[in-house]
Amino acid sequence: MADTVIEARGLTKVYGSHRAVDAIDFSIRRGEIFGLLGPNGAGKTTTILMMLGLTETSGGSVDVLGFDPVRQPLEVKRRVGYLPDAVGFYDHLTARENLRYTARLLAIPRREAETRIAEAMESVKLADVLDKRVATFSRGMRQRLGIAEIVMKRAEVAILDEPTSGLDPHSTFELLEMIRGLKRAGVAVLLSSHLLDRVQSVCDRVALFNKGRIALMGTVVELANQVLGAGHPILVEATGADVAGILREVEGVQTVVPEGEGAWRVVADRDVRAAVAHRIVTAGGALTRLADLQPSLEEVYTRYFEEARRAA
Ligand SMILES: Nc1ncnc2c1ncn2[C@@H]1O[C@H](COP(=O)(O)OP(=O)(O)OP(=O)(O)O)[C@@H](O)[C@H]1O
Repeated sequence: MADTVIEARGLTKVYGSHRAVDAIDFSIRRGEIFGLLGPNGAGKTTTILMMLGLTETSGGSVDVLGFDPVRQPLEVKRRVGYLPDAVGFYDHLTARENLRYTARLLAIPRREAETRIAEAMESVKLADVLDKRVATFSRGMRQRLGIAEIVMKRAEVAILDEPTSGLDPHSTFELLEMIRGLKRAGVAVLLSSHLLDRVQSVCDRVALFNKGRIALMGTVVELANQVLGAGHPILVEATGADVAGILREVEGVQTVVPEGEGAWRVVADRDVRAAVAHRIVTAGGALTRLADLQPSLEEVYTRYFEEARRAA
């Protein structure tokens, strides 16, 4: 598919007799935010390192923007932005000098680099500290500088390892906004995280790693369906129309159960809130409440690992 930027097939990494990554398959599309989740040691970082050509594969293949990271690591590094857990900038240099250094490595012409650096620093709200030494930067500022580097590179893929760990709520919010900005610019973003609510708020799809395998993959709704078998539940409160009848007609709706006077719990195979609101209002009804009861990623994750432990 033309829109696929990363494709892994049977990707495997063996350390001695231990299969750290065990024949995983996935593909990532342009402009998609894809979350890698799972407990410590599940294989997320090893998968990232294989995509970047920083560790060899033991089997299977991974294609990144048409290149093989093992054979063509420079082609991959040129096009892929990587924000590791500990961002490696030179502390004694200023932000501008650090980005100039990266630009030189990428052979970006000097004038072009200066323009790109200014634009990138503006986009991450660091324009006023361009000439400050990175040693004076907080963790949040370093992370934003990492995003600026990705923007400056015009990377088509961004790989972010625990990007919000150690950040306060406001810095986290700002960083997530910048990650959404990358998506808007058409960049495919892969991020690993333990902070499930944050992942849920930003990711289009997630892969749940367990013992080197991808146990579950899809949207949060799809995962909830697989693990909790719940569909996507919503609560509707409305009057002035045959609300139950209308709800049953909405495409994707599976069950409609009354929840007291003028209220219904609806379960559908997708988020049907927009369609429900439209139908009720068009039929002359008054919609007084439309609540999303979708299970959180945290609930899905907890239940999955409870069941996996029980089955072991
Ligand atoms: N260089 C190495 N040599 C031997 N074993 C390794 C090496 N790197 C990773 N491993 C093992 O591979 C497995 C997967 O590790 P990996 O770092 O990919 O997990 P992770 O999901 O990223 O965990 P975390 O959330 O803690 O970062 C673990 O069992 C780990 O001990």
